[in-house]
Amino acid sequence: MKKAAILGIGLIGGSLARCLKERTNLIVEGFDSSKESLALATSAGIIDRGHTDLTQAVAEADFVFLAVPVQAAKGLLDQLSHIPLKKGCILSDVGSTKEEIVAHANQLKELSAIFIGGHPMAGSHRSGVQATNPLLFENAYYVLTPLPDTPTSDVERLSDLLSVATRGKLVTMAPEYHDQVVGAISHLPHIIASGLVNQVSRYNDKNEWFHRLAAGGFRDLTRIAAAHPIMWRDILLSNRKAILHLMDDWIAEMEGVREAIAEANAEEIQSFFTRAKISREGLPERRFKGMLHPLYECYVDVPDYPGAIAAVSKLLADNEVNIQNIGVMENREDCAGVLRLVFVDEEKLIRARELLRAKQYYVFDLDEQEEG
Ligand SMILES: NC(=O)C1=CN([C@@H]2O[C@H](COP(=O)(O)OP(=O)(O)OC[C@H]3O[C@@H](n4cnc5c(N)ncnc54)[C@H](O)[C@@H]3O)[C@@H](O)[C@H]2O)C=CC1
Ligand SMILES: O=C(O)C(=O)Cc1ccc(O)cc1
Repeated sequence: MKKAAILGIGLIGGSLARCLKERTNLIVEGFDSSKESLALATSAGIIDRGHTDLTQAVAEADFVFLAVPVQAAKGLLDQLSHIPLKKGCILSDVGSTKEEIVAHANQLKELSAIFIGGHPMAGSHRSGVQATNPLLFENAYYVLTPLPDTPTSDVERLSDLLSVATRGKLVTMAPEYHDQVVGAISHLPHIIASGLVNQVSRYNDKNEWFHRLAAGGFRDLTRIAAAHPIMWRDILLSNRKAILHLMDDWIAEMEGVREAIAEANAEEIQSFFTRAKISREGLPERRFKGMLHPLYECYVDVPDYPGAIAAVSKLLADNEVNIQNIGVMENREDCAGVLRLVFVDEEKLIRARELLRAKQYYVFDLDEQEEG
């Protein structure tokens, strides 16, 4: 029986474990510093066995995946370089940055397995084993960053396994290229979202209306600021070169729009928004979590008064739009709650959106924002 060892059974490691258990015949064993996470993962059937001893976890493994924050992954690689791994074992990771970890693995001459960097381009602001989902990576890009001298047969073996297990779209690219692109579309947005939340939070300390009035746009734009601080600390430290360059460009972009506002340059301000609108609308569609399990769902802001949820369901029922599933996502103090509505097919979803919007409900998709 072949075996995969996953080091770090959190959101990504646990989701990958579930993918491997559901769709391959590999034995899946986990390693984590948290006994609690291991116990939870074992009892939920996410892994076959949990270890707090690294040597035991990787013993006889055909594949080893590092799924801990980036700096911790470097430490685990150091330890693995002193542990004999099974002949032919492929070592990979899921970290959000690639140049540093690939270089680190490459200079560990005693490492007895081939290392191929990996990064599934899907995730969430949530973390931990409780947030795992075997559909998380479905249809999302999964980047591998082999070096020019990495044997093609090993890249194919890993790519084939991950393709079957995650149902993601496997692509390869150079580590430094990955870091520049992902820096722009993931790391920089996280800095901007967190900076914006911190700025508004300072204002809110003096006047709590700032948070109370924070509506859809602010919440949508800043959802990712709720992500794990240690993970993001490590990502920024690991991708400093690319991020500093991107931040310089961002500051220049902001200075440009600031100047246009200062000069009351209507044409320039309009052009700023027009360019963004056209570009945003041209982004590839990502409506469904996966082709095999399409999610016909939408989210609706509902006012916080008795009967508000009933009003939504009545509106849909009166128009013969059946709701397959309904849930309250969160409750904002004296403001609104968010309803999650799931429908059986796309037609019902589109009709529900039309009906709700016609009654001035704020309807939005979370799916597109959930994936990175
Ligand atoms: N969260 C996301 O959306 C995405 C994260 N990633 C990458 O995946 C990796 C893991 O992130 P998440 O799963 O979100 O984090 P997580 O916090 O959900 O899970 C990390 C797990 O690693 C364990 N851990 C941490 N340090 C350890 C160590 N030194 N030894 C043993 N176990 C240790 C923790 O106990 C935890 O169970 C990170 O490198 C991150 O950059 C990649 C794609 C998406
Ligand atoms: O929650 C989101 O939208 C994300 O941005 C998820 C994410 C986080 C880190 C990654 O390296 C990839 C994806």
